[in-house]
Amino acid sequence: MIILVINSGSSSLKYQVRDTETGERLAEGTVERIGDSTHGGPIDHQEALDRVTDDVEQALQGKAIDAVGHRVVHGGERFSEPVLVDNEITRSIERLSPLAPLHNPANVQGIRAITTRWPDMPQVAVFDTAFHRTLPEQAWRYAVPDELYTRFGIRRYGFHGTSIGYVTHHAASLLGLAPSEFTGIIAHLGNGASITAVQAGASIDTSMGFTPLEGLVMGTRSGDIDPSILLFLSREGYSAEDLDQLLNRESGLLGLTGQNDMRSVVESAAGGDARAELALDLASYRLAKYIGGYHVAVGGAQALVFTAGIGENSWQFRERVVGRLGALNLHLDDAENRKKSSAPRQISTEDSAFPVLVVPTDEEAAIAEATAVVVGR
Ligand SMILES: Nc1ncnc2c1ncn2[C@@H]1O[C@H](COP(=O)(O)OP(=O)(O)O)[C@@H](O)[C@H]1O
Ligand SMILES: CC(=O)OP(=O)(O)O
Ligand SMILES: [Mg+2]
Repeated sequence: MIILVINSGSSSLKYQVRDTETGERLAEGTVERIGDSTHGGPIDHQEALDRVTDDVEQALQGKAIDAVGHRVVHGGERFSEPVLVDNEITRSIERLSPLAPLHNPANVQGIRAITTRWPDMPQVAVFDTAFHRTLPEQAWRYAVPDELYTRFGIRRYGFHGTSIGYVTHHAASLLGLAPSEFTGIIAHLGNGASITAVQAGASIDTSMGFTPLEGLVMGTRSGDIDPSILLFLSREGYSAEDLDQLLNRESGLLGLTGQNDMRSVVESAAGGDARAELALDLASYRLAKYIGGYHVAVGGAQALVFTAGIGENSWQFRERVVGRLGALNLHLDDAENRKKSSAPRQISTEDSAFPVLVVPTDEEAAIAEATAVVVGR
């Protein structure tokens, strides 16, 4: 089947056209700087989608697309697997927007833009939250009155699940295991970053929570903070919108250094910038503590896996993280860690307590596969 995959982010839109029978990529691209028309970016996701559909029609030269698969970040409690989209489902995804303010509104715009352009096109939503539906209650509950859950659905959902599912599969196969035999820790480190404890192939804990804000230090998001900080700031006159802006868009690496891109932060640190150095220390320290915690959660990991933009590419950041894991007896092979490669690989020494792996993620491939399965039913 020929599937167009759309991965709408807050400021970018990635797309691919894939043939799921051959695995071939027929077209791909990224539209960046959405909402930043002074730099030539489109005004909104609708305009970005118009550019994409134009490009796709040109690239395919009359070949037809069978279906469109969308990455949808928040599926709430309702969606535990990919679904065929209709108006009611689109509205349900839209209602979850406050729970993923950087992502769900863009996902809905993506779905509507395709409906406008190709009204009869089958569309499938593939949810980041679905892989985490196996979390046990001890991991998904917050220690607050039950009413917050029953009235508002306040619980841990977890995100990046499509990526984690894909990486679980490929990490297992690198170790010669079936996915259901894989027990380990997967760190998805991109602009958004989260870590997941996988036991016997299933997610049993993950660092993102009710929204993709909890957990690790990210490009522009704070990750874990004392919730009283919000109460304090709200009494100081900060509105809900101010706090959203502050913690989702102005914190993390950006808040600490003025730059949200890991490449720039690593460069600045190498050039002696003390703030960049501190940000890398802080981010790697926090991640290392989660790795220790999740090693306990899974009852002893068989592997630690790095993936996504930073996890796959930043040997410097991996070195800082694993350098803090001496207590787990993990050690990097320097040459392997620094090697540039897009293949799944081991980067730890043989005397490491368990292997440290780099396994490139491919959310688009996973979404294309899932879309073909749903449409084929
Ligand atoms: N070669 C590289 N070295 C270091 N960091 C990199 C490299 N390539 C990408 N990154 C980092 O990866 C992050 C983006 O990751 P990505 O998974 O594409 O994020 P998202 O999908 O959330 O937009 C950025 O912080 C970027 O600096
Ligand atoms: C859920 C999430 O944070 O996604 P991304 O890393 O693409 O921003
Ligand atoms: Mg991503």
